[in-house]
Amino acid sequence: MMRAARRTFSEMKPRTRFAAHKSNTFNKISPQGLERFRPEMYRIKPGEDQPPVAHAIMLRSHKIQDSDVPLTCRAIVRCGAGTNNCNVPRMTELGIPVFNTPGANANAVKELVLCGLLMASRGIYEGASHMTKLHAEGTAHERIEKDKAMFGGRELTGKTLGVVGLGAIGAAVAHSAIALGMNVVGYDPGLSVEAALRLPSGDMEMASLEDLVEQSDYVTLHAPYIKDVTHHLINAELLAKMKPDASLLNFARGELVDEAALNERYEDGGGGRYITDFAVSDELYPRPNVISIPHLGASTEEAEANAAAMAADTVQLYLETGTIKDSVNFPACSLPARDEEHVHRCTVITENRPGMLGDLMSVFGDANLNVVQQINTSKGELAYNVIDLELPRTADGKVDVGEFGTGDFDKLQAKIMEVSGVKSTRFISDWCPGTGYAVKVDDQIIGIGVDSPEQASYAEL
Ligand SMILES: NC(=O)c1ccc[n+]([C@@H]2O[C@H](COP(=O)([O-])OP(=O)(O)OC[C@H]3O[C@@H](n4cnc5c(N)ncnc54)[C@H](O)[C@@H]3O)[C@@H](O)[C@H]2O)c1
Ligand SMILES: O=C(O)[C@H](O)COP(=O)(O)O
Repeated sequence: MMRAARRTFSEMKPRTRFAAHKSNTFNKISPQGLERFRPEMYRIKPGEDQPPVAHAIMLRSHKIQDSDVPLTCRAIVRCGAGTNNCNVPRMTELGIPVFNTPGANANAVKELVLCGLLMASRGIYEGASHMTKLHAEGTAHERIEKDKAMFGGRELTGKTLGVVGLGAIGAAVAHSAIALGMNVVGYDPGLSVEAALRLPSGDMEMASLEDLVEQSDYVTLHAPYIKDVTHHLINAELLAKMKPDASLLNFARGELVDEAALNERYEDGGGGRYITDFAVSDELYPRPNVISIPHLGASTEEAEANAAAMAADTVQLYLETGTIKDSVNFPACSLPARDEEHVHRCTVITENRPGMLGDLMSVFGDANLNVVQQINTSKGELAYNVIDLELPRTADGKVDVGEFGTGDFDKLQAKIMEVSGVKSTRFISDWCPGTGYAVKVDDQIIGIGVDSPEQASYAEL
């Protein structure tokens, strides 16, 4: 149950505030992000701590399993862009928003892509490896001028760069490539208005993916990896359309490229290089065309700090106010707070269907609670509601605990959960932000309330 005995709200303040939020982290998260959590409100624990108990999970590229997600979890935040290391469809079913930090590491990736373009066009990597060998042999001074002929290259200026995916990173790469004197052609089937406004529009062309690969001397990938959508986006057919000496840069995700088909291309004498920020197959790795970097795109002090700070802010905003921004599976939503003691906020995650809102509102009507303000937003099959309820007041304006006490919240929550299509509910207030939580998992209602059962994860149900 949510709360045991009836108390006045002010009596509850100190106790519940301290126990309010716990966050688990996976991966090493920049201290500049973790410092943003107020210690009186949050406890931060490494994700490996067992049993997993958390209201929120922060992670970088750690592949999170369903068994890492405890029943207490209300939010998952990725310090970075790609969320393919989390089972987003399952989190949506469970009513758990997954957040990311758009653009926070874009500059770091852009800089490494520029390095990748130079490594694709000049023999920097091969030449440096050769020098390591010559120095070890003691012949570096003697051989350097003779051997440099083996590592000649070409210039970027005047060449065409195809940018696949024109979000935060793609747009930054396009601007820099134009500044280097390259022609830029772009492809993005889901370009948002916001992203379109960031593009060097007058200076670049848009094309179909087929035309882009045909025209380009370099193709750089900046699309997300989504299992059923962008798996092997660059396939045998597209690789066959590329110029014989064109290079492919992949700083997005390894799975975007059909490596077996790429291996065939090189087997058949195709040229150009594959510069990637990911590990490649055993067949591809030894090929001289391939340069593999250990996922360094976002590994700069600046990007790590930016992403962690943004993630910390986003998840606190959600836990403390219900506001959703930068979620990959939930609709954006914000309702300004009514800073009045008798107004109590609850959030409800539901199916997005006709009549759903009416069914929900009738629960408050039946409980004789006035809805003073409310917002309902939706994304696909999911709807999200932030509802401010006015509790009964005594003549002097205080909340009437005789009329509506803390135990009544439990009853109200149970009624909300009984409505068909409701996935989860959460009561938020400044004395108890986020502790009143109930969730429906595969038709079973779990009244988490003050966090029991703490040790179970969704995978165990
Ligand atoms: N190497 C690294 O360290 C590193 C760092 C950050 C991001 N990334 C990867 O790069 C990706 C892009 O990052 P971002 O910050 O630019 O994200 P973003 O969301 O700003 O941009 C992604 C763009 O890709 C577009 N897109 C979606 N499907 C597409 C498709 N089939 N073909 C072409 N475009 C498509 C979207 O419409 C969007 O405009 C991330 O999803 C992540 O996987 C890698
Ligand atoms: O999607 C991302 O943001 C990148 O792949 C960076 O991942 P990292 O933070 O684990 O380096």
